[in-house]
Amino acid sequence: MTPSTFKTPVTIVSGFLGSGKTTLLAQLLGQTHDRTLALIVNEFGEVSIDGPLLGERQDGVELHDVHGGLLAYGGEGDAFRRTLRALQGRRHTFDHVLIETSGLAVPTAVMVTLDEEEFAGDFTLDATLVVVDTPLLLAGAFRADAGDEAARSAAQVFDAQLEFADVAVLNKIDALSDAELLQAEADVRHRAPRVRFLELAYGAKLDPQLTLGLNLHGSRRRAGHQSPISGLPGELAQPLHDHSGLDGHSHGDLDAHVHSLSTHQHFHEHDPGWQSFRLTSDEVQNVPELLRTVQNVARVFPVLRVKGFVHGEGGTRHALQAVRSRVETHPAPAKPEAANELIFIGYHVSRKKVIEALQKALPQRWA
Ligand SMILES: Nc1nc2c(ncn2[C@@H]2O[C@H](COP(=O)(O)OP(=O)(O)OP(=O)(O)O)[C@@H](O)[C@H]2O)c(=O)[nH]1
Repeated sequence: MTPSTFKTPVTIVSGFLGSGKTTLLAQLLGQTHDRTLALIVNEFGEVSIDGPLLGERQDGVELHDVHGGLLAYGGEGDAFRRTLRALQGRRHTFDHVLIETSGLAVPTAVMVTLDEEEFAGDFTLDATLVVVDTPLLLAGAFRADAGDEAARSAAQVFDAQLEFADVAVLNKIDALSDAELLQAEADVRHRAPRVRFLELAYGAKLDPQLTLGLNLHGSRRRAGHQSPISGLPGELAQPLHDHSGLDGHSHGDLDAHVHSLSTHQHFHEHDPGWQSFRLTSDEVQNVPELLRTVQNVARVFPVLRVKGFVHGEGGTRHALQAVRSRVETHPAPAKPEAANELIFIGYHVSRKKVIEALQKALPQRWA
């Protein structure tokens, strides 16, 4: 293949808030020293937390942050186009582009952009992955008939992400039984019969062989007006993992994903109920106390995701992560000059009320 005809493959990694996209990518980057990757990370919050979380492995990876919104049609999408243009100019310096979309984004805007005349000659969609928080799926967290508005909206985003994915990655599965995995698989298949493969991410790990270079769209890409979404899949119609206990991860029905562009745009219109805000504090935190408080906040308010970095006692620094009321911390590199910062993402969540709850429970001031 000559350089002039070679198209750089692009893999899109989508998945609902906190499903594990960044964790899986960090693991993947650690296993792919044989190739150079360009990574575009899009976050819903106003500042990037995922960039620093991914930042530890920088050799052979260049990281581009497109934060502050969703990769969308126009609007913030222009920041994405600018990034893609910058990469296009020197695309022979890397082998593969990975795009992590925000947990509230549907990947179609990226897919359509890649198919625009400006980019279609240089990039080819390799595959679209959707990462699934399997325990939450099993707990019914993405049921469209759920009681509250936040859950219904989450279900809508989740279903739209599944609908446009080639590969569904069942994540957070280490503690699950085979019966639970089968149940999760059945649920995904039922919701998204056109997802072609299910991949099981044990230990929050993706296998690079089963993730990059799948070429599910490139060989069948058609010129002109056609979106990659309507492209027929490639030849790889078999399970990505051989899990004999889980019978058959492939789909016999290889019909096209056929949707009109207006449908994609409609799906992508952002539900304004989803909001994020950033709180900071200048004081050293009592980390266990902060964890308990964040957990209570996530129980009492419609907060579905919290992430950030905080300073603990003894000069320690921690990455704090909450997915609903499941909160954890990991050690983070020291950065004495940085403020404590937490990004809260929720559905019609009141910044004022969250601050009041923190003030009530903690001696440290957050604003
Ligand atoms: N137990 C367990 N936790 C996991 C696994 N994968 C991710 N997590 C945790 O889930 C939380 C969210 O992980 P992220 O990788 O930041 O999720 P994300 O999808 O990138 O989140 P957003 O970008 O905010 O949507 C973190 O606390 C991770 O440590 C897993 O396989 N098992």
